[in-house]
Amino acid sequence: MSKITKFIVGRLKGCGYAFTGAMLLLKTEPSIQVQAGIAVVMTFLGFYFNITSTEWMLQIFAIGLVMSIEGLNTTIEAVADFIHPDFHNKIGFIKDVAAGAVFIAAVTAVIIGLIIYIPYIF
Ligand SMILES: Nc1ncnc2c1ncn2[C@@H]1O[C@H](COP(=O)(O)OP(=O)(O)OP(=O)(O)O)[C@@H](O)[C@H]1O
Repeated sequence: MSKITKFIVGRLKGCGYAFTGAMLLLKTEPSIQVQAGIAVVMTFLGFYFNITSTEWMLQIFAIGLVMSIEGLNTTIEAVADFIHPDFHNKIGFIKDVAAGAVFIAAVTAVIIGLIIYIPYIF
């Protein structure tokens, strides 16, 4: 196999593993399932109010931001539980900070949603 073919096959395999990981998240993580449900509702609202292309981009970006950071939070929790299953203040700190990152992304997404939809509703 040539170097370039090897490179392409490696990247395609990487995409496959990443897709499997995304499916695992959706199947096993309640928080991501809730966020995916909200994403579906927001998509329906986007079509209902016929939002602009820029608003679609912001909405899709906000959804992607929250869900990807939630995925990282899940990863951090799993690593923390794996390396130290027992109670430890440092593990508590690590998990709280990771959850804080999701909170910041979620607040950002809510603000973006309000800026987009308030003018359509009122
Ligand atoms: N091993 C631990 N040591 C110290 N504090 C912990 C530990 N495990 C959990 N905590 C505390 O409990 C909180 C919740 O942790 P947990 O692992 O249950 O995450 P979660 O937010 O419920 O996530 P999920 O619902 O995705 O499992 C943490 O943010 C942390 O404050």
